[in-house]
Amino acid sequence: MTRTHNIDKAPSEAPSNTSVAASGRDASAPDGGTDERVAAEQTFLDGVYARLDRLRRNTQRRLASELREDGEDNPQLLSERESYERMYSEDLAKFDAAEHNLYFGRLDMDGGEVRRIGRIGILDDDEDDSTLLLDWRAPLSRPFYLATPAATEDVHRRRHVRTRSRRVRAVNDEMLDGTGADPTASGGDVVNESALIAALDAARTGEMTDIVETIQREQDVIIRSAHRGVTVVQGAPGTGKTAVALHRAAYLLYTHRDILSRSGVLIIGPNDTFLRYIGQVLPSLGETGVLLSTIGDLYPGVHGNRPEPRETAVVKGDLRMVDVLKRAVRERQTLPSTPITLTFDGYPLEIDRKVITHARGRARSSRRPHNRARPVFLDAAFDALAQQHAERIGSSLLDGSQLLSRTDIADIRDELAADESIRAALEEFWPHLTPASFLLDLYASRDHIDRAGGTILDRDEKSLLFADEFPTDTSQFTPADAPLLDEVAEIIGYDEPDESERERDEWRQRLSEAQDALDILTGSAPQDLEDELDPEILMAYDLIDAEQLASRQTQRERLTTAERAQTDRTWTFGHVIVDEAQELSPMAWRMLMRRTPNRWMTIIGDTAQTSDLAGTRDWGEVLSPYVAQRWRHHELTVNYRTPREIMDVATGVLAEIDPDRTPPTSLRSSGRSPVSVRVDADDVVDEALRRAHATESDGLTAVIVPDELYTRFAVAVGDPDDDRAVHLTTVSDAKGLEFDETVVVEPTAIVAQSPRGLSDLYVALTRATQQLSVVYSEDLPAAMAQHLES
Ligand SMILES: Nc1ncnc2c1ncn2[C@@H]1O[C@H](COP(=O)(O)OP(=O)(O)OP(=O)(O)O)[C@@H](O)[C@H]1O
Repeated sequence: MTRTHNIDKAPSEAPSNTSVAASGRDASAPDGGTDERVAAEQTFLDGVYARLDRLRRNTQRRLASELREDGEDNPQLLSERESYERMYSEDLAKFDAAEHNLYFGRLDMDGGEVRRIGRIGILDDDEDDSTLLLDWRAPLSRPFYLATPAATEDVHRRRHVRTRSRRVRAVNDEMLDGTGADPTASGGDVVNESALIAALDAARTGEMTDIVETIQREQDVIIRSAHRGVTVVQGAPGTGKTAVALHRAAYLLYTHRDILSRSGVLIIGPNDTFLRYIGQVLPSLGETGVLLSTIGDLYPGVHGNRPEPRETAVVKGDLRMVDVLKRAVRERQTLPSTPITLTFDGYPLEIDRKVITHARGRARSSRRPHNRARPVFLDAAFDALAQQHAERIGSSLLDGSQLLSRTDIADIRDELAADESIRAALEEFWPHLTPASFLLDLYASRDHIDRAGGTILDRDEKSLLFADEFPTDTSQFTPADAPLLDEVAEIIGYDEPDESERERDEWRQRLSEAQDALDILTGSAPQDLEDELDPEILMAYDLIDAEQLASRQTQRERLTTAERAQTDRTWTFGHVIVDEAQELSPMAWRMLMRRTPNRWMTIIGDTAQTSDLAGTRDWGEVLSPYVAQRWRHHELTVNYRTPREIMDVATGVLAEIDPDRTPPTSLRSSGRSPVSVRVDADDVVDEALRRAHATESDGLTAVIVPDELYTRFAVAVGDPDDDRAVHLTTVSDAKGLEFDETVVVEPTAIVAQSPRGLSDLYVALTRATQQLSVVYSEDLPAAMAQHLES
């Protein structure tokens, strides 16, 4: 029985192309004066919040009635009930997320149409279901982000409405039709930039905020890009790459909800601190179904976050590890050094090299992954042992001919197979493997590493793998171990049930054919951003459409898509976004590409900031094995974070990293020149902390230190909870983060800590939104010295 539900028009149902309700000019006409416009917007705001409250109440009522329903013994009703419960809960989460700054923008179009733009779309409950609020992601909202006086997109006036706690605080108008700015604008701002500058000047809270009210044109192009392949977004620090990544996720979920809500969106970030920093942005946009993960956490059940020497991570991240691991697995398929003699049916039975070599050959030639080839190995071994036993008991004394029939021998084989001790003895030579214990065993044995490494790794590389501090249990894995675990799982066929394997192989085959077709169609030239998509290319993309991927995912249990994806190593995502992607090793890319067979990805990073020695300086190099030249490149050029004064210092370092790179244009100036203080080495800690405490801003101050000084500083800072104002961090943990003020300590030591130390310094110098101080005892790197005042 199917129940019918009278559902209010929930936000997700708001049609994106419905013309708006307001007719002609509204009460807040430009000549109406400040108060009138604020009052008119307040009236609208009251109406839209009242509607939101009604939606919320109705949804709460329906959810409560679902929860009261009885239907546990009817599976169909139960499953229907679960999906309604989930839908209502998600809608409620969306309403709550939209509460803050629900309405923020208005477009007055040339023809008199008025469009109001907010965090979610809301339909009125009048007879026409007219649109009260357009979702910021709807196509009709787009001119809000794109229109300029030079290209008005039929917008005559753009209005920014600033609200707090359901009250209109200010109304700022931009006239795009050449009539000039409205002199009576509330709040005194007359250009779009004012809202942006206000956002950028706001004190940092330690959590990233969304930018729906001020998305800029070059960012909007990426957020709404219709490209169904790999999009690379390269940009200097502070150009909004992370912001763009998160808003793209929200946009894609809105636009392709039916596909992506089933297959899921994965966002990869560099570390836990970063994921915490960005964690609230998508929920604030009403999107909760996205899986945020580091590479180290992507292998289910493992939290790979233990630090390890950079050089070790380089070896583990190298693609040669694929062959090393394959060899290591083969090393576990052993031969008996001396025959093992067991008793079967009163006779001796010998498990010798001949039997195992035969069985091993059969298993290997099946070309199945190790664990899945195990039945082949055992079958062949039991056959050989049955033959051996038959020869012993059934050979004619006269001429040696076999007296037992084939059925007799088959019976013997079955009895052998049922004998636990014989089975156990055979399994020793082809053991069942699990990725985690396999890798732990490998790291624990110099001998294993030597044999698996063969001539693939040199002596030093093998020594790095067999380090004193190799992991001894699964809690000690490092970020670089996760891709290796994933690789081992592939090699041994772990957690891939037999019955799905054929289907999976066929699927992979189709994907690879589709990708080959794309290679041929697109040739080797990178596609230009503005290229129209060739219909043939679109056809080929259809072959690997995310919808097909989504249809493969089984809907099971009550878990959300993100939760299911997190626990399933073989989950393939509809879209994958990688932030700070320059840091990924080749092995990490390999793991990620397995999760993204449709290759619909947004890759965000800055190759001038690469500090991981296994990371990349060249997008083409990492992507070509997977998509050839078939990826699009966008460049973000405006720095929204770092004021000009600080960027001048960082630009000197950038020139040293790569003289051909154009530095970003800082949007603002803080009016505060960076300062530097030279002290004795013994006084560096005190001076840096003194400066950090003496900062002018109310927001966050970070002290960024070289790795070698971290412990000394940590002791001096004490319990971070006692001193929330100062955030102590190494450069790698500060990646992607920002603070109002930063104190960068011993730049020369930061440069010296790694062959990519200049990039580390570049990252450290570009974290502040207001003020940079440098505290040092060693001579400063020349690249920055000239731009610093003492
Ligand atoms: N259009 C915008 N409106 C308001 N704020 C913005 C906008 N674009 C970026 N920002 C802000 O600028 C700051 C830097 O953005 P973000 O962290 O995304 O830069 P990034 O390019 O990822 O930097 P990094 O390379 O250092 O990680 C953030 O505070 C972000 O919210």
